[in-house]
Amino acid sequence: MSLAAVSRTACRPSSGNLLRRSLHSAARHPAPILLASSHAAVAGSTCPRPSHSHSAPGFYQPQHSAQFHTTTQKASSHAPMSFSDLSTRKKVTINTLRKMYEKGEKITMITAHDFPSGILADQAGIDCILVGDSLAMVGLGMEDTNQISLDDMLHHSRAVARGVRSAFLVADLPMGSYELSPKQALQSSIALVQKGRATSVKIEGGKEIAPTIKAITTMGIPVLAHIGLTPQRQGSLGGFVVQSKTAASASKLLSDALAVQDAGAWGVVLEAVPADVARLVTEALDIPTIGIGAGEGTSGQVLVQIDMLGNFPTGRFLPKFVKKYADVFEVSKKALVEFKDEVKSGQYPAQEHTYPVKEQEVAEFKKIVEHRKPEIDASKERRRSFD
Ligand SMILES: Nc1nc(=O)c2c([nH]1)NC[C@@H]1CN(c3ccc(C(=O)N[C@@H](CCC(=O)O)C(=O)O)cc3)CN21
Ligand SMILES: CC(C)C(=O)C(=O)O
Repeated sequence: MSLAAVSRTACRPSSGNLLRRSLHSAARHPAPILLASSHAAVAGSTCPRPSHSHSAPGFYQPQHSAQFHTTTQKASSHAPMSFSDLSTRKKVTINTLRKMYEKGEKITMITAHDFPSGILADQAGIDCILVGDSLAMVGLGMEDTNQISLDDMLHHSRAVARGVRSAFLVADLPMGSYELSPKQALQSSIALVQKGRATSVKIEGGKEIAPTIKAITTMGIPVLAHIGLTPQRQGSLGGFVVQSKTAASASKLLSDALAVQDAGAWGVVLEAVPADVARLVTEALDIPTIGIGAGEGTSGQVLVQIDMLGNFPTGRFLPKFVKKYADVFEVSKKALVEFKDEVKSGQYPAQEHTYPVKEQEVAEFKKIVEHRKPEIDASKERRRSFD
């Protein structure tokens, strides 16, 4: 179906199609939004977001609109993280993603859990950045994803958002933030958009969560669904086990996919399902599937950044579907060991890492130190008397 056709369908006032407004018409004809937000981020996945006025000049700031992209930030001595970004990549919106899907262009998604990993993914040209609750395990060392709170997610999403200029930012609804009612889920989604500065939210679940997805998308917050292996429900799934290996369970997966599509999700993550099943489900849908451990027949792929960068010690379990594109942990460890050795040996810091001072000032200071010797000795004496 062409974009125009989808859009026409979405605008037709039949109840089923109304649900799909989150994908198309929501971005173009924003529904009245309940948020008293200064930035119209919910309705306006396409609207520019102003950069934070309270930020120090020269700091790296998220610039959420193409019109800002030519602005370079001036370096300042008060801005240790300052650098200019000459990137001209246009902002990825829900419409951009739809166009990619319709053209058959694969959608790329990677997780980011903090400011540097957000900048990295954005500058690499990744289409979508996910503040996933895998953060709990790979970023915070928790035992599973169920330990993380909405507040934790908000804190990290905000940090990632500060580094993201172009990519489409999705944040996870963590366990406990959406199950009680569609109202609770909507409230949490609003927080992820308003405080977490995400554009879209991801929610685990199929048919049973469809009314909740409908409640969120109807209010103009784009939802990415997540079915198959849903890590928040590992307790009832019996662990991180591959899903939909039988025709009957694959049929259940299809039902879940259709239900979240009908509820207005703009896309659906398919996790840990056989490639052949994922391909058939993808073909049955009219929204993109983002696969993780679901083969190459999906509309896009997502990986956990820390996994694919190899930023973890050897010996840690890695799911079969992860391809390690780098060995960041080893590279980083080598650098830290080198620092340690150079400090111990006096090789670091070298002349070029130090601040010069006029000889005459040093000579004068030496005299001052001499003059203040009684004060210095008294302090030394007091310190030693603590032992
Ligand atoms: N670091 C990390 N990367 C991830 O992709 C990830 C997480 N953590 N935590 C949450 C979930 C869990 N994930 C997983 C983990 C393992 C398998 C997996 O391959 N399971 C195998 C073996 C399980 C076992 O040996 O116990 C299976 O055949 O089911 C799949 C998805 C994906 N997600
Ligand atoms: C692995 C992706 C899909 C995820 O849900 C996460 O990072 O939490």
